[in-house]
Amino acid sequence: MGVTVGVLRLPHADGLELPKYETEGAAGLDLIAAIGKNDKITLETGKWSLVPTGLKLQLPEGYEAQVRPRSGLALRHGVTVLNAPGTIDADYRGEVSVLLVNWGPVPFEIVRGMRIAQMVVAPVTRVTLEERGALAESRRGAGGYGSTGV
Ligand SMILES: O=c1ccn([C@H]2C[C@H](O)[C@@H](COP(=O)(O)OP(=O)(O)OP(=O)(O)O)O2)c(=O)[nH]1
Repeated sequence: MGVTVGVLRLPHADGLELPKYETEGAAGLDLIAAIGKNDKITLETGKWSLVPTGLKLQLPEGYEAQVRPRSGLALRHGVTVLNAPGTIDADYRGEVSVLLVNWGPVPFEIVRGMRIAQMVVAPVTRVTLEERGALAESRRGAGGYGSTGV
């Protein structure tokens, strides 16, 4: 498809695969933990950690990347992305990292090369806020939080 994203590999990602779509129709590229070969991160229950990917991105203007959990990690281990979806701005030139949290009952070990999250690149709509004294009426009005029933 038509969108190209620049990627710069940092030395600690040497030898690791670049994120890729695992199937033809996948929406997200799997992000890979770029921690040291002999290192591991042990996530205790209820704790979180910023896991490096060893990659910097140059997204085209008008796009963002969302860092989302992998459902398998969430289902099997209770491990998810604390700030999901994490936002990678088009003008960010730092290393992409993943804020993983362990809500599972036992510690979870993260090792080099593990597919820890997925990244979805999406277009961004930037808006202009126009301050108004009143807004157009609507049928919903201020109803929310289950106002239509459960
Ligand atoms: O899961 C994430 C979320 C953010 N970032 C990087 C890219 C993003 O462009 C930058 C800033 O993120 P965000 O806007 O969410 O952070 P903030 O807390 O609002 O900080 P800032 O004041 O730097 O914008 O941090 C990541 O690498 N991973």
